[in-house]
Amino acid sequence: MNQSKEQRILNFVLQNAVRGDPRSVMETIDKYCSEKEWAMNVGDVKGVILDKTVEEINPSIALELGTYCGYSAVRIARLLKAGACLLTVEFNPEFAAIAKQMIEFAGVQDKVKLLQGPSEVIIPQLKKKYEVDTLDFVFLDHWKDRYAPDTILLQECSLLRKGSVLLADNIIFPGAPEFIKYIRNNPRFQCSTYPSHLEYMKVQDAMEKAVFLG
Ligand SMILES: Oc1cc(-c2ccc(F)cc2)cc2cncnc12
Ligand SMILES: [Mg+2]
Repeated sequence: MNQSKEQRILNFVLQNAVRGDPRSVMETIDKYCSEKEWAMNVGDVKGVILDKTVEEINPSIALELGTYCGYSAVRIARLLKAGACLLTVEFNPEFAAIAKQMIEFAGVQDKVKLLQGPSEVIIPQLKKKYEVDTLDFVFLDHWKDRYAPDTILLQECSLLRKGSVLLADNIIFPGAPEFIKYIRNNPRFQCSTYPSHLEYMKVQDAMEKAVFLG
């Protein structure tokens, strides 16, 4: 049975990156995906916007929707302070298995909790099953048609507090029109847009930051 692209990305990291070094893992994934096979990691250009947002918030508890191979989980976790935690949700079991190995190789496993399942099932479990009070930061990078419903679900589950920050990838390409319509017209969110480029491509993309006002 021939390997998946995600397995090839992981193998390239295992063979070329430095174990326990998150930056080395990120750079190795970016090298593979820009030179050999494109893949939907947030990447090194939009990754800087993600870094700056995480550093500004310095979250104690962060949620990522859409783990994929674990690139952004490693990227976020490397910036977390002692005792802080990233919960990352992945629907696809094959991707989750790759991401688990990627996170462990990078040495950030103590800061990351990988939850495999649909976001609409996991989000309502966060309070009771995963002992979450409220979330300081949420990175939306999963199916674009889930951005709006999951943002509504986070509010229904009282997981956002005054000042919680959402950051959404791909609002230009592939695009998340329903989410943009919802969030920019919602008085409970203060929105700002960060124009950028699609990972590894000269294609326009952007990230949307939305601060919950309570
Ligand atoms: O960053 C992303 C990019 C793309 C994507 C797909 C096809 C294409 F042609 C261009 C871009 C899809 C994504 C799905 N989930 C999360 N992030 C994604
Ligand atoms: Mg994305």
